Amino acid sequence: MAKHSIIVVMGVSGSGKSTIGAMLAGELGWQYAEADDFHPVANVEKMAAGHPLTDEDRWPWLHAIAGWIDIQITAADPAVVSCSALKRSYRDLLRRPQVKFVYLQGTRDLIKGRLTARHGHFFRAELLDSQFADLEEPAPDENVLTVTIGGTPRQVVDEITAGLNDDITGD
Ligand SMILES: Nc1ncnc2c1ncn2[C@@H]1O[C@H](COP(=O)(O)OP(=O)(O)OP(=O)(O)O)[C@@H](O)[C@H]1O
Ligand SMILES: O=C(O)[C@H](O)[C@@H](O)[C@H](O)[C@H](O)CO
Repeated sequence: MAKHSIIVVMGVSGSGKSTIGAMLAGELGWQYAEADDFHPVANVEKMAAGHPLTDEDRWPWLHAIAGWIDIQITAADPAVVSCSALKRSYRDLLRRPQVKFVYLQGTRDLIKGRLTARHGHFFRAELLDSQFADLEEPAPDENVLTVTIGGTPRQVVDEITAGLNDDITGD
């Protein structure tokens, strides 16, 4: 069993969590889960209406993701899950010895451009500033792998697998 069996790909909306997370999971041959699928309908409707989520909106969602992570760990079924995990307290709720966070770091301008070009998604580009306002970048003691997202998805995934190598193949 790998040292870390759960990878949480985190970052603001539009940072590439779904794109990168799914590609990474496919290449590792691990399960993949999309945190957006754990939102109560009310949360999705709120974001689609242009309102950012509050902590109160996010706690039940984060608990649901934590529950899924625990199921995967118990089943020894390694997985990648994309989850914004913007605040340290959110990450603390998801943190386990088996969990490795990967932070997709990018500038507001780059991400705004990608969100504006993305179609068919409930999340509005106008909400990006609220995501950056809530974002608490991982502190050094969190031992998070940070990768910049300026390159192609291929380059970003390669940087992650290179950076994760010791974490996912060690004892
Ligand atoms: N490295 C990249 N280079 C160019 N485009 C990218 C890259 N990564 C993601 N994209 C594009 O940027 C947009 C946002 O990516 P994606 O939907 O994966 O982000 P996300 O973090 O999952 O967003 P959300 O949290 O809102 O679901 C998509 O249209 C995607 O195709
Ligand atoms: O924490 C949050 O504010 C939400 O989870 C958002 O990040 C959205 O779920 C997602 O980014 C849009 O797809």
